[in-house]
Amino acid sequence: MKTIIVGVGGVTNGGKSTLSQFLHQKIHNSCIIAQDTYFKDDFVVPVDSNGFKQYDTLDALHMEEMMKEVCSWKKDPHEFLRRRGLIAKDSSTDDELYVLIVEGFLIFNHRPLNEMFDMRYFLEIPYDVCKMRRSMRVYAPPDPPNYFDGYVWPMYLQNREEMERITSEIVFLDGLKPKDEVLAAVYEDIHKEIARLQVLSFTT
Ligand SMILES: Nc1ncnc2c1ncn2[C@@H]1O[C@H](COP(=O)(O)OP(=O)(O)O)[C@@H](O)[C@H]1O
Ligand SMILES: NC(=O)c1ccc[n+]([C@@H]2O[C@H](COP(=O)(O)O)[C@@H](O)[C@H]2O)c1
Repeated sequence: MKTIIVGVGGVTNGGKSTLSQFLHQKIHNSCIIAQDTYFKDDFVVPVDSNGFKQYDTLDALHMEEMMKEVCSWKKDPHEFLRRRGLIAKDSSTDDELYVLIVEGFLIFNHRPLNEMFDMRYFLEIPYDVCKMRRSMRVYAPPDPPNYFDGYVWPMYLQNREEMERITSEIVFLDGLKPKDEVLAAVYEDIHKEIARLQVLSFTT
């Protein structure tokens, strides 16, 4: 059995979910673990000195639970897919290849998770486009006035600096390019890696 863990990180509204869903649809035996399903309850997330809820830090996320989920996939990907209803067959063959897509805005800032990735992508968009896309999205709870300028963007810059100190093996993607172009380029890259591993498993 072969496995590939792909990390899809990037700025808020950079296009992570769009890319991850596309990859999942195209890649056989794949599934997604999304970081934004691990946010802690609002009442336990503290506020900073400006009164902004500190959602854009690893402390706002149940990272141990997320790690458990990733490790559970790694241990038995076939069973993981079966439990999620993503696979019908009861048994798997030894030459099967499984792909896990882990997506989220702080996936490369968490060292233990970062170490598990075989491939890393990071979607970037400039400040003005990010602000505009974010203003169209409604989170739970919704962004309060000035949240983007007063908290989200400064935290992005800080988190990104920390990420670049932790890891250098990241492919940066221009999230301003047309969706089709971004999606096709990443799919092609992963497809090459899948083909490489499949050739390896025939020759070893
Ligand atoms: N390459 C792109 N060009 C233009 N809009 C995009 C692109 N990728 C994503 N979007 C749009 O940006 C918004 C945020 O995308 P999403 O994938 O939810 O971002 P994220 O998961 O990074 O927060 C959505 O409305 C989506 O349709
Ligand atoms: N429970 C939630 O999903 C929730 C609540 C508040 C803020 N957020 C925002 O989600 C963002 C990260 O997710 P995206 O990368 O999908 O935008 C962070 O910038 C954070 O401020 C999410």
